[in-house]
Amino acid sequence: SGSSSSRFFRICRLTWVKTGMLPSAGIIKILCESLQKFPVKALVVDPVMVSTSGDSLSDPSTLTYYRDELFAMADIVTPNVKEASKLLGGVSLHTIADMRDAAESIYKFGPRYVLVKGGDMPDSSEAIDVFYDGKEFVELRGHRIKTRNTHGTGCTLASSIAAELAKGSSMLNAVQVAKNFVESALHHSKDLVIGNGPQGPFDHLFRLRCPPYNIGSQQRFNPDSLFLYAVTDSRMNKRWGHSIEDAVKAAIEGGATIVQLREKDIESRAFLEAAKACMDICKSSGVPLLINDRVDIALACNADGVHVGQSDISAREVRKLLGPGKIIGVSCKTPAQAEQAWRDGADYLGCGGVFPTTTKANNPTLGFEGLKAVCLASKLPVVAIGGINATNAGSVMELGLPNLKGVAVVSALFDRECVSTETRNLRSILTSVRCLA
Ligand SMILES: Cc1ncc(COP(=O)(O)OP(=O)(O)O)c(N)n1
Ligand SMILES: Cc1ncsc1CCOP(=O)(O)O
Ligand SMILES: [Mg+2]
Repeated sequence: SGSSSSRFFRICRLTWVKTGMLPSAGIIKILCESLQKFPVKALVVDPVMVSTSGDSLSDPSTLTYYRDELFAMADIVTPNVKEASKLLGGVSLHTIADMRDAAESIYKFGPRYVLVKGGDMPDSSEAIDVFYDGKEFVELRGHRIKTRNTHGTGCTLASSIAAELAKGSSMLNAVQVAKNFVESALHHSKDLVIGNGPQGPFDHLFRLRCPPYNIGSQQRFNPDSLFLYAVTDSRMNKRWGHSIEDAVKAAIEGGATIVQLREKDIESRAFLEAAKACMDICKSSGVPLLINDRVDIALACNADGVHVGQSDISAREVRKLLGPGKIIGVSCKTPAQAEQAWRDGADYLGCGGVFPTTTKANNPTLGFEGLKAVCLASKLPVVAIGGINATNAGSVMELGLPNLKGVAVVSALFDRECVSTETRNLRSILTSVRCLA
């Protein structure tokens, strides 16, 4: 009826969809028609055509519909090597180079991303998948878990990708988290004995019965934590006789929701010592701690993430070093930089200087217009930075820009005698703007 289809439409606009086995051309055709009528947020297509055990799961006429209709609507397509081969007319895929070629060819059918899964490639101690975004390839390496309990791994991976996208992850991040999840689930299910078939099922709810398994961090990035972002500066701390640890403690006491150590004038050894102490402080308050620029320090103190700018190591490289579970922020001044940061697997953008600042030398001022352009173009949450203080923070948040989650502040918090009072004051200003919104 009219009312149920409009209800479906409302639901679909907020829906992330993953397709599973589509056994006939007719079913794919109906699905494509429905997706055109009811657009969804993201479509993950798992082209289930060949099971891990080698059985054919769809009739040959589905091939054309997959390639010519459904793939063009997909955000990501996730074939295993056997399916990739079938989609490409039976080419043989034996090496990573073959998988890259296949990803490139499948990309031409129209999806925004392709993931060719190498779990079925024989004779390797690793399970290597090839991710392709139309420009660059990323090889995602995982451990191959020796077990017969692999029934439904592809289906679980695709579902997990859709779930991560729904939580706000970038595509590469979603794929990495999903791969991690499948690997962890296989590890925890490898010795289960259920049924007599060649493959057994694996346990998706393993986390309920096991202590945290340390493949990747379990901590998720919550964009709301960008609300009041305190960024330290050791020169300012020195001026007021504050240690980094005391300054961080005071900022958290005043209500900072995330902290970044931006220490430009400190020796590495002292930086790491301070970072470890700050990690303890932040952990016990549940406030994420990021390190500015220094991936080495972040790794050594197991920080929650890293913030990088346009002249630092790229977010894509940082992601490779930190893994999927950590938070990565990127400074962006233009929509093109915002797009690139998203493609590189960043979690949030820092956009500024919104106002003139003396804290960062030679930093052009973007004003509200520059901030607006980045926020409108961004697919990631944004935090505004640069010259923000108790007098103007309200006006930034009152802009009500899409994706703008908060303000990042250095001098107005740390170039002051009482860091906790300044932070508390700023927090209450931000909270009153949020209450009025
Ligand atoms: C939240 C946030 N946004 C932007 C920056 C600036 O980073 P970058 O451009 O790399 O400059 P430096 O801070 O390294 O001088 C930031 N640190 N934090
Ligand atoms: C690090 C940085 N990136 C853009 S502006 C800026 C400095 C922000 O410092 P302040 O809050 O003191 O203006
Ligand atoms: Mg930097």
